[in-house]
Amino acid sequence: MTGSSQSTNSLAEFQIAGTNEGSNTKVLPAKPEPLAFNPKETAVIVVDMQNAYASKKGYLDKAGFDVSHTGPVIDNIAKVIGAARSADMPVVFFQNGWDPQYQEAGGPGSPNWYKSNALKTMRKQPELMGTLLAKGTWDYELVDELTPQEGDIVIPKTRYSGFYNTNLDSMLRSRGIRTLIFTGIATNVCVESTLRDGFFLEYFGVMLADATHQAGPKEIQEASLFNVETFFGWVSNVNDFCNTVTGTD
Ligand SMILES: C/C(=C/NC(N)=O)C(=O)O
Repeated sequence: MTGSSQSTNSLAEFQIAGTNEGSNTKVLPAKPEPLAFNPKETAVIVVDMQNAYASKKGYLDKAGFDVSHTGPVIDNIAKVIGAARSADMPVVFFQNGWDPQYQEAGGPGSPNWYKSNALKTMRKQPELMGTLLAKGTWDYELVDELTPQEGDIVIPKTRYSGFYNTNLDSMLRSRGIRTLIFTGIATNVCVESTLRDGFFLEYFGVMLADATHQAGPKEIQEASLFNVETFFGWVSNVNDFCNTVTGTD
C-alpha cells in the first residue's frame, strides 16, 4: 500500500458516514463510526413486537427460546417510539404471521414450511395448530405496551424480511425516507433480514442494540450486531438515539 492510499484509508475510518447535507442534519453516535442523518428523512422500524416473540406463553417461548429478558427491550422501544413521535418521524410497526389456515405460510413446496420454528412446533404439538402466529390470535397481537397510535404505519408480513412482499419500500420512498432505525425481535432473524434488504435498496440502516433481542443464545445477539456494524449498517443504542433526536446532546 502506498503512503497516500494509507492516509486516505485512515481518514475514511474517522469520517462521519451518512447523508450529511443541509441544516437539519444530526449526528448519531454509532459503530463503526458516527452517522449523519436528517430526522425528516428517518423512520423508526419496530419489528414484530408481538406476544409471539416477546411474551411468556408466546410462540418463541413455546418453541423453547428464552424470552425472559424481553421486558427491558419493550421499555426501550417505547422510549424510541416516544422520541420518534416527538420529532414527527414515521413509526412503522411490523406484524409477522399468517391466516389461521396457514395458507400464507406455504406448504411443503416452501422452504418456510421446513425452517419456520412456529410451523415445526405446531406439527410436533398439533393441539397448538391455529394458535401460533395466526391472525386474530393473542400470539399475533402486538404487546400491549407498544400499541400503535394514529399516524403510525402498521404492516403485516409473512416472511422474515419486512421488504419482502410488502409495501414498505413505497411507504418509505413516498415520505423521502433515507435512514431506518431498527428495533424489535428477533435481532438475528427478522430485524437483520429487513436491515439487510434495506441496505440493498440504499437505505442507511441502524440497529439499536438495547432495543433488539435475539432468538437463540446471547452470543447470537453479538454476532448479529457484528454483522450489521461490519457489513450492512451501523449499531447505536437507545439513549444516544433519543438524546440525538430530542436535542439533549
Ligand atoms: C424465529 C423467528 C423470528 N421472527 C422474527 N420476528 O425475527 C420466526 O418468525 O420464526
